[in-house]
Amino acid sequence: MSDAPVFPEGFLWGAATAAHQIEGSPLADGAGPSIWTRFAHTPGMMLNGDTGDVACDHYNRWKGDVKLMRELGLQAYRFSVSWSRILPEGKGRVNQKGLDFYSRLVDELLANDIEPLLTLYHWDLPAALDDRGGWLNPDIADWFADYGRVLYRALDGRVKKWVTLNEPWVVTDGGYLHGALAPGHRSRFEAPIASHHLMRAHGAAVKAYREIGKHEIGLVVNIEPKYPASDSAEDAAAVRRAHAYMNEQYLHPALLGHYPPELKEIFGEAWPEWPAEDYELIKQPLDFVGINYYTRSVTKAATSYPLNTGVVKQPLGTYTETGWEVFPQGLTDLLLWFKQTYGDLPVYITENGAAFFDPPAASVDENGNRRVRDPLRMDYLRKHLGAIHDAIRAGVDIRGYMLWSLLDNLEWSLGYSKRFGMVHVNYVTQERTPKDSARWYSEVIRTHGRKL
Ligand SMILES: CO[C@H](O)c1c[n+]2c([nH]1)[C@H](O)[C@@H](O)[C@H](O)[C@H]2CO
Repeated sequence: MSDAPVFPEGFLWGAATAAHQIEGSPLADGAGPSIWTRFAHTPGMMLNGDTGDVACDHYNRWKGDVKLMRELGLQAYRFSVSWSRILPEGKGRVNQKGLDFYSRLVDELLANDIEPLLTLYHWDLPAALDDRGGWLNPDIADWFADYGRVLYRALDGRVKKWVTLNEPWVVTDGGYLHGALAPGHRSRFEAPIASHHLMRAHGAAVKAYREIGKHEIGLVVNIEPKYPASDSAEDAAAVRRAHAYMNEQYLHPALLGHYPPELKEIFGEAWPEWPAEDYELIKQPLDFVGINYYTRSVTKAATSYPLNTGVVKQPLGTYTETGWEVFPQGLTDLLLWFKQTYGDLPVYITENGAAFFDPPAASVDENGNRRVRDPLRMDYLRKHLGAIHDAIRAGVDIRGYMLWSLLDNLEWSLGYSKRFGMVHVNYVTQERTPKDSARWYSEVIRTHGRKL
């Protein structure tokens, strides 16, 4: 019998992007500014002063990008909607031209046999809502549910897989605790409040979907296995804190209805007590969970804010351009932990990929074709698909894989310095060039994973 991997019937092969990272034209056709429009135009916030004003110009080039997806054989495409294109003030008046953009995109995807997976929120909060406190205002649960209703009514049926939030951990840790991401706050008191309001908003949006939608909705989290740097009790405790803070802080309330106890230990006086009805709102039944996986952390006790943990670099490890260790086994371990902790809820790998150095422009091969060789990315992807297959064989119900990312794009405050795309973007000419990894991935899809 061939030992080629066998992926389940119906396993969905796709790729992922996010609105602010690829679209450009953030204020076109009546759209309102987001916190990322403001953050990028605040001096010192973005590497090289890069902004999302043009990005991959996907707002204008969307039809050609869908054609490219079709040529690559993608079966699904995970993208996010810019809230402030739909509701320029974040709530109230709907901007029909913004809605029309996504409606056309969805129709074009369906016309090319590509299933849309729509993320309501991928970090680009309307600036008008940030002016009202944003994720620190408890009313945002209602604002977010109302935004979801507009999209559910317009697109449900054509969109059959919905995601409420992309990575509440990054929104909070980056935007409210450490300040590296929009809206750039640095407060141990604000972070738990933003986290809790994000999860209340998630629950309210799922509840609203059950009144309107007829298909599936889930939550996307970034989780990362934590391995102790030594067998000391201090490092074991550090792993427990780091694991609770990143991996359980959002999945526990969403799926179990409570926070892990370590969070009170981590935040101390800054950890609020929340009313019981909040947990009922947050713990809405989900149809799936999306897991974004990139790397692991070998964790030790250290003096750090607020976890008192540190990450130990592995001398024999391989690292990506973003400084993340390549560790496929971590994905298998994580998926087995998820099944053991939360049961048999269907899982999609909604992001997995790596930034390695790619040139600013494609080269031209002996046949006169543009080419971008990216063997390190191919190796990363091959190994992680193997890790996913191992988890499937161990009984984890994994339904699909969305490669991060379809296109090189704006890597948030790192600007255009990091390239995650399987398709190269020349930011001067906006030319798209499928990298070798894209050609390889097409074959993986064509053979349903047998040709890893
Ligand atoms: C900290 O790693 C996270 O899991 C993570 C990595 N990534 C993400 N989350 C975001 O969802 C994407 O928008 C990023 O472009 C992508 C690459 O950095």
